[in-house]
Amino acid sequence: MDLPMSAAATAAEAETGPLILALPKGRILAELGPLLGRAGIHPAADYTDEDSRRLRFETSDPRLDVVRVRPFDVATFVAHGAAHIGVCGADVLMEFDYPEIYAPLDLGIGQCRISVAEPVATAGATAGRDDPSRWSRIAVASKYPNVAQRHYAARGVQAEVVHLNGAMELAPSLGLARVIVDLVQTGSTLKANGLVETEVIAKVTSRLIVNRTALKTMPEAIGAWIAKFRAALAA
Ligand SMILES: Nc1ncnc2c1ncn2[C@@H]1O[C@H](COP(=O)(O)OP(=O)(O)OP(=O)(O)O)[C@@H](O)[C@H]1O
Ligand SMILES: O=P(O)(O)OC[C@H]1O[C@H](OP(=O)(O)OP(=O)(O)O)[C@H](O)[C@@H]1O
Repeated sequence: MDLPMSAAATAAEAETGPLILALPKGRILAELGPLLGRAGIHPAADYTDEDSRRLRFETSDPRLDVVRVRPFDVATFVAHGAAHIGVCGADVLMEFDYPEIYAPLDLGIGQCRISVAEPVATAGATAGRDDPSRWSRIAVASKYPNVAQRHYAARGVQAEVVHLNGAMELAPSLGLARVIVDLVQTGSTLKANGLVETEVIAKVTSRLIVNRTALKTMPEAIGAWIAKFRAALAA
C-alpha cells in the first residue's frame, strides 16, 4: 500500500519531541502490561482505563509517550509515521501489508490464528469432497478482505468478500456468505454459532513494529527501544 510522500517524512520531523509508541486498546493491551514494565516503560496509570477519554499518555521516560488506538489503527499510525513504534497483531500486518512497517520482534502474546470456518452442516456434508480448487468463486465474510482474497487467489478461486467488522459468525446462517475468515483462539465462538474451522491460514501473535523511515533517521533512539523490548522478552 503506497503512502503519501509527506507521510514518510512525518517521523523525521517529529524528532524533536518524544517518540510515540502506539498501543492497541483491548485484549493485547491487557496482556502487554508485564512486558512493558520489563522494558522499563511505565505509562501514566490510567493508560489501561478504557473508560478514560484520554488517548495520549506520558511515560516515566520523557523521551517516550504512549497513544492508545484501535488495534487495526496501530499499523496505520506507524505506517504513516504518526507513531514511531507500535504493537499489533500479525493479522493486522497481513491485512494491510504496509511496506513502511518493519516488524523486528515477535512478542509472543495475543496468540490466535486466522482461519476459514463454515457451518458444521455444510462442512460435514462435503467432508472429503469439498475441494476449493474446483470452485471458481466463493462468498466470504471477513474483517480481513485482503487476507481472504489472497488466500483464495492462491488457490485460483475468486473470493467475493463481504467486509464486516464483527459478528462474522452470523454470516453463513443468514445467507451473507458461505464461509468466514476470522480469528480463532479457543474455538468457543465458532462452536457457539454452529461453525467449524476448516483451514488455518496463519498463526497470529503480536509484533513490535517500527516505522522504517524513523528507524533510518533515528537509528539510535529507535534501536534502543527495540533492544529494551528484546531484553524484556529474554528476561
Ligand atoms: N480471541 C483472540 N485471542 C487472542 N488474540 C486475539 C483474539 N482476538 C483477537 N486477538 C488479537 O488481538 C487483536 C485485537 O483484538 P481485539 O479483539 O482486542 O480488538 P477488536 O475487537 O478486533 O478491535 P475493535 O474494537 O477495533 O473492533 C487482534 O488483531 C489479534 O491480533
Ligand atoms: O476462538 P475464540 O476464543 O472464541 O476467539 C475468537 C473470537 O475472538 C475475536 O472476537 P472478539 O472477542 O475480539 O470480539 P469482536 O468480534 O467483537 O471483536 C474473534 O473475532 C472471534 O470472534
